[in-house]
Order: sequence, then C-alpha cells, then structure tokens
Amino acid sequence: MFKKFQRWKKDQSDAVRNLSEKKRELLKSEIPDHVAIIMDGNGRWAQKRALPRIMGHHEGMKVVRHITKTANELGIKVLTLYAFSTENWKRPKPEVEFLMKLPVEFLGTFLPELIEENVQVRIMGDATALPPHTLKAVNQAIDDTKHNTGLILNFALNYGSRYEMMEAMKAMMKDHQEGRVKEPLSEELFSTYLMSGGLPDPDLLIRTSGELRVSNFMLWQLAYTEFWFTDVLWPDFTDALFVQAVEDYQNRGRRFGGV
Ligand SMILES: Cc1cc(N2CCCCCC2)n2ncc(-c3ccc(F)cc3)c2n1
Repeated sequence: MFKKFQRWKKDQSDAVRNLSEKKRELLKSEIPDHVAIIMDGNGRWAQKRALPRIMGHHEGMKVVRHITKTANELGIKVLTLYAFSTENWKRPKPEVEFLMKLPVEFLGTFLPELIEENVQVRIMGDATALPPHTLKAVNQAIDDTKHNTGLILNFALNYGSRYEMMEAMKAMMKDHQEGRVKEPLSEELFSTYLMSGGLPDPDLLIRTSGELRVSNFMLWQLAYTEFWFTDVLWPDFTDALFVQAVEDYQNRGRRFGGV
C-alpha cells in the first residue's frame, strides 16, 4: 500500500513538472492574444454521476478559476468564457436561478485573487435581463478591476451573437442616419459597435463535450479563429488540456484566407 502511494505521489510530481515544462515551451512560440471557450458538458457530467445537473455547473465554476490562472500565466491577453446564452433562459426555473447565483459565488470567492493577479473582469451580453443580485456582483467586480492591466476575463453572460449583431447594426445605422458617422461604413467600424468592441477577435476557440457547433457564439468575431474541440466535459477540463489546445494552435499555420 505504501509503495502504491509512493508511486502515485511520484506520478503526480512528474505530471506537475511536465506541465510546467510544457508551459515554458509554449512561451517560446506565439501565444494567442484571445482565447474563447464554450464550456459545455456540465449537465452531462452530473448526469453521468447520477448527480443533479446543478452540481455539474458548480463543478464547472471551479474549473473556470484554474483555466483563468493558466491563461494569465501564459500571457494570454483575453479569455472569453461562454457562461450563459440567451437560449439558456428556457431551462427549468430552478436551474436558471442556480446559474444566476454562480457569478455571485465565483466573484465572492475569487475576486480578491483576481485583483491580486491583475485580472480585469468584463462581461459581454444583455445585462438588463440579469437578476439584481447577479448584476450587482458583476458590476462590483468590473469596477474593482477596471484599472487592472493583466488578463481580460470576459464572461459572455446572457449573450447571443445574432442579438449582438442586430443591436450593433441598428446602432450603426442610427448613427449614420443622424450624421454621427464621419467615415465610410466598414467591417472595422461595425466591429466597434459589437459587445466585444475594443477586444481583438478570438485566435483560438475551444469547445468541450464533443459538440461541433458554435451555438450562436461570436459569429462575426470567429471569422478567422482556429477551432479546437475535445470530448472532455467541462468539469473534467484541465490545465494540461488547455496547454495542449494552445500547443496545437501554435502548430497550425494560420493563413487568414491567404495561401
Ligand atoms: C451563469 C454562469 C454560469 C457559470 N457556470 C460555470 C462554468 C461552466 C458553464 C456554466 C455554468 N459560471 N461560471 C463562472 C461564471 C461567472 C460569470 C460572470 C462573472 F462575472 C463571474 C463568474 C458563471 N456564470
């Protein structure tokens, strides 16, 4: 028994050493400025264990902390996480109420660490529909971290890309019709009206749980993004898998439509 424990302990320390080595290797090549993640598979993770779905969401929230740390360590500039879509309101009321408490719990637990690590919290989505307790916690975090200059942790919260694009188009057309647009209408100008305005487009999109869809997520912004899929469910997603995704990204030759 003791020998088994010794072996397990050595394997653990080898794994940590190998991961640190892999992170050092990554830093010798191009680190993506912006990584976006569709954090899928939380309900299935719970169902596989005969647990309530909300336990999967709660477990998924803990993974957010680890991946944020690793992204910040690697010098990634923006990490966008798809936390709640406009379609998620259709879920059972108790599940939605639980989900709307997760930002409060996450920030209540981790905001001091995020501030310590110079992380800037942002959200992208229609905040008007969020419950008061959720909005209060998010706005507090945005205010407390607005001067931070490290990783931008951008939560897509009550976000839908088609809604975002329609709102941007309406705003740009209104400005244009009322004479506030002093330049030709362009893709660059339109991008400034999106909720992701000011952020670079994602270089790498990660989606967990084996789904091969973008699910109304950043449809405009993903035009030239590298996609990386894994069957692993979000609650089981690890730093090592995140590092693997970035390493695979580095090994792809992006052409932005060129030859
Ligand atoms: C709705 C929701 C769901 C949510 N899940 C955990 C991660 C897996 C995906 C679904 C469930 N997480 N995880 C973190 C947040 C969050 C959002 C905004 C913010 F400012 C701070 C934290 C969150 N929000």
